[in-house]
Amino acid sequence: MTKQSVVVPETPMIAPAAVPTGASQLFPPPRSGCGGGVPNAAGAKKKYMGHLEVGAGGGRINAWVDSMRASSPTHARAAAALAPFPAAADEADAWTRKHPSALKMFDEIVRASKGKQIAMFLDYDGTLSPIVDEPDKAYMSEAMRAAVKGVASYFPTAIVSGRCRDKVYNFVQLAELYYAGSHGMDIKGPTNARRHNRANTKTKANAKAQSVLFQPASEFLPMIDEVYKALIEKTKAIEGSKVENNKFCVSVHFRRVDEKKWSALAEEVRSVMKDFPKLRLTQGRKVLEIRPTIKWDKGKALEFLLESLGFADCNDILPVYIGDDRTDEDAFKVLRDRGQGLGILVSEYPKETNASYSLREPKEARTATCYAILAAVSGMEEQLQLFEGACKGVSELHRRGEEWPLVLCIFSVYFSLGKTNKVGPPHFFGF
Ligand SMILES: O=P(O)(O)OC[C@H]1O[C@H](O[C@H]2O[C@H](CO)[C@@H](O)[C@H](O)[C@H]2O)[C@H](O)[C@@H](O)[C@@H]1O
Repeated sequence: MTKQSVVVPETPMIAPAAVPTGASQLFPPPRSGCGGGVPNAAGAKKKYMGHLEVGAGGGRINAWVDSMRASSPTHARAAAALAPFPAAADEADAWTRKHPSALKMFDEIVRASKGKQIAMFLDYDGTLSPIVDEPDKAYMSEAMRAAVKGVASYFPTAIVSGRCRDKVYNFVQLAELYYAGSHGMDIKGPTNARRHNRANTKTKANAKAQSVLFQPASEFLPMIDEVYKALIEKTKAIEGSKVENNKFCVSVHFRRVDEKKWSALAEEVRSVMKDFPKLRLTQGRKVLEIRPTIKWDKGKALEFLLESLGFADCNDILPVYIGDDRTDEDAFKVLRDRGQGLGILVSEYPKETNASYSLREPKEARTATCYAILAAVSGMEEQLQLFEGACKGVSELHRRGEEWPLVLCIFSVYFSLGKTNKVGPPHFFGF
């Protein structure tokens, strides 16, 4: 693929210490490993493995448990880890400079997107919906749904989730989106496609989008069923554990398991996995994920979707991927390696990441920034009055702490202004 659409130039990044707060960090250079700058002073560094080994031996189980502990530190734990170490706090600041807030840098993002077709890729849990104890109750808000709908009316939009496709569809309920469930192993085009791809007519676009169906791990279905049953059986005595069948992969949740029982749970999972050498174990936020050993992940799914949309070798495409979890790193890495698009990590605290930008959990006190962003987005003073209503909507989202719908709304506003000199209808804003 040609690399003219490079959004991540090869220029070396200025050392964090030399970068004043708020300075441009739009195009950090590609890195070989996950982003540095994660707090590491005095043992505060929280690292966990993307891929856990399934061998025998207590040593490995301890490594699993360490990894489980680090996989989703609570805010309190992350803060406590940093608090006693001023150096670590400095490193946290350096991290923020390396991965600045997508909201604060929105004008730069907008400039980078000029003349490019944006394609949106959204993770579900922890990105569109808040993390909750009960996986079946991870609903997204109506405001978020309206925002995703708004953004999808302008940009091709896909949900990329570890959940099985049907389940994530039931949460999102928007027929016009692409869905990649089971960590990208179950991809389906929209049933109600808009004309976003490179086909000439809406009919052609619809037919093409609707024909997208890709399941690279279908031969593993019987094995996944088998491992699911075995895991239910083996973990049933561990209070709070939950095994979730995600069709081409299985999740073993430990969010509600007493930490003292984590090693017992890990041991049970390991004992099951021993009999399934064609399956591997990865992990997400307080969840162990069992999946086929095939080389397929959210990053591959992102590439597949870009190709399906007709953007495989395009320089004028700007893929934007927003996610919060370890498995989203595969997609961030693809964007970084392609030198195209932008990855945005949703996280309250510094984490190793290949994403360029970050967003924290919703915060109320950002309304002022938000107005500034909108002004920057418009670049046209006289337009400000026109989108006063939009500003009110965005401001209300801020007040309610709905950071995500806000970002999506801003994309919509930008696009509306850029293309039609008008602000999109108020329903974009969920009111
Ligand atoms: O790729 P994602 O859409 O982020 O899916 C990853 C996993 O998300 C879900 O688990 C996570 O969210 C739950 C609800 O908030 C939470 O209880 C759990 O601790 C998190 O790990 C989902 O249930 C898993 O199957 C997905 O693999």
